[in-house]
Amino acid sequence: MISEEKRAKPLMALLNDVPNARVIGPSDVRVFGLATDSRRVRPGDLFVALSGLHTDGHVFVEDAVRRGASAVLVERLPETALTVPVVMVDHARKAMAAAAASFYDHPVRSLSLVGITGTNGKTTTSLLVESILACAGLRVGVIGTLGYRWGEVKEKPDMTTPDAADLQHLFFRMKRDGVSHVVMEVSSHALELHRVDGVFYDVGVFTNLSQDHLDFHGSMERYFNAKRRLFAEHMKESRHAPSMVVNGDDLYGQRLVQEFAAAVCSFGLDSRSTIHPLRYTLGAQGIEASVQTPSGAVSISSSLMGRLNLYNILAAIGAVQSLGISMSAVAEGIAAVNSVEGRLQRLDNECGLQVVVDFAHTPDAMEKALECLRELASGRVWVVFGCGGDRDRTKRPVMGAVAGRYGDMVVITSDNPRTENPEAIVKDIEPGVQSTGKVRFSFEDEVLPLSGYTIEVDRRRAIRETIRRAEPGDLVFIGGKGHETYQILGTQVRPFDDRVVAREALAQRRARTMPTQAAEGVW
Ligand SMILES: CC(=O)N[C@H]1[C@@H](OP(=O)(O)OP(=O)(O)OC[C@H]2O[C@@H](n3ccc(=O)[nH]c3=O)[C@H](O)[C@@H]2O)O[C@H](CO)[C@@H](O)[C@@H]1O[C@H](C)C(=O)N[C@@H](C)C(=O)N[C@H](CCC(=O)O)C(=O)O
Ligand SMILES: Nc1ncnc2c1ncn2[C@@H]1O[C@H](COP(=O)(O)OP(=O)(O)OP(=O)(O)O)[C@@H](O)[C@H]1O
Ligand SMILES: N[C@H](CCC[C@H](N)C(=O)O)C(=O)O
Repeated sequence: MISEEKRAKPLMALLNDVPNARVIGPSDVRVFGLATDSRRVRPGDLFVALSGLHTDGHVFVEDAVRRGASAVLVERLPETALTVPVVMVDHARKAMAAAAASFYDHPVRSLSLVGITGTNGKTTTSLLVESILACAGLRVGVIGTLGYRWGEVKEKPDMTTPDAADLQHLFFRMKRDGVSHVVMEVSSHALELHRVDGVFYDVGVFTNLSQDHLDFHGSMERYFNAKRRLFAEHMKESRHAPSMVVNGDDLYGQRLVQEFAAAVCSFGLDSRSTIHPLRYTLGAQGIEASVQTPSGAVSISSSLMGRLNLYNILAAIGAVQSLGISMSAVAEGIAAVNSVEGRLQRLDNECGLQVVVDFAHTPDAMEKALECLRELASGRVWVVFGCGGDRDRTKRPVMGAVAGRYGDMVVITSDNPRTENPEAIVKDIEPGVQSTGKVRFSFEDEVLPLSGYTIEVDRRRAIRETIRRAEPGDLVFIGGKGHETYQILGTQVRPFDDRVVAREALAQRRARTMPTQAAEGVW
């Protein structure tokens, strides 16, 4: 984990806001950083023992001390005596959030924060908000799935929303480098696991809620309650415009609209929403719309595609309402986002195919993405996708059914199987596809049907074969991994990028067809 060069604080100074902290042993040590993984402890760090889903950080306190931890923070006393102070607390995650905020001198107090939560659309909305704020001349930092960025800094994320120690460190560095506004995705895991404790937002955005992460949350109600915490527990007092920006067309959003009515600015296609389109067109070139806002109507033009992105645009417009941003910056900022990496990303080619790579990994995202693409396809729609291992199993057949409904040709393959058996994951998906009446075909069949499904567990082969067998005019949708540049098989992380694999397959197809076309006088 991150230690700040030359930064040191007395241990006791970190514990000021930690309720019921008891120090066993000498308390006059200095702390140089915070670490939650013993393997990443640097000399002088305070090691925080967290009990996780797979193991328990308490098992590693001795390892942490061996690596130079200056103190350890625990919920239970270690069995053996340690040579460093032991801080006993009731709740290590909450304590870590408070200690990290103190260690970094509460950077959030001087930052304006926009927090975006919801199942889908957080990344896209955050990039739209970033672009609008940048067009308004503000210095913006971004924290989310595509990375942590500000100024010239760009870091790859471990998680969409980092743990409290990393998060406070990011805020600290952003503030130090002159950032005034931070736009961040706030995942339900982060809200549940106290990663954002002590963080208060000027603006909170709720994009939507649909099935995902039931492995972690257990039920949709608990998943909703985790997201709800952003609004119930993490909002700054706002004396200005309503600062909770909520999708009024979403059933869970409507519950937030009711509960927090006075603070809510709703958005949606329904004209009862505060922010709604007066008219709009969705086409292959993108979105044109005139949008009603509390400050008047604004005309927007975006090269992002589909109704799902119209929602993201409305959410972004809502997000900047209470920040006093001009309408010209809104229009300019939206127009400046040409594409979002791995989200409905089109791969240009000379094979006559439309090939789209997209991060949809939930039933709703897949439905919304395919709904938009179906309208653009002149031939068949191929859907190549799988589901992540060690994640919500119940979404697998549901995604299968969506693929079967919206796709003509469905290719079930692997996503990131992680520690699950890839064959077992595709077997979970298959009944969903079958429920839509699709019959199985093989890539080896001489003549392929107009509609059907096949299984190819090897994702590389699935993409290659699809691109080999698709016909000019067909649209190939490769879903689930979007911007990811790896595939997790077991515990191994191997390089893999849908876009690279698809481009290779397109090049192979082109090389194969070129002599034929030349012979036919095409060239
Ligand atoms: C569900 C979840 O949040 N898992 C996170 C959690 O893992 P875990 O509970 O399995 O941890 P564990 O392996 O049991 O270890 C417990 C503790 O022992 C420590 N340890 C472990 C081994 C050792 O040798 N020494 C040591 O100190 C670990 O660092 C940890 O603090 O703690 C780990 C260490 O911080 C995280 O890497 C891991 O996130 C993994 C990478 C992950 O994929 N999380 C996803 C589900 C996630 O959080 N996603 C959301 C976005 C979701 C979305 O919007 O779609 C996100 O915000 O990123
Ligand atoms: N507003 C939306 N409603 C439904 N689906 C959407 C919406 N916006 C994007 N999507 C779909 O969800 C996928 C993920 O989009 P995006 O990365 O913006 O969401 P996210 O909430 O950040 O997801 P994650 O937290 O998993 O990274 C997209 O590839 C697209 O298929
Ligand atoms: N933030 C999500 C991303 C899922 C991406 C998908 N490719 C998968 O591996 O399931 C998660 O960690 O559940």
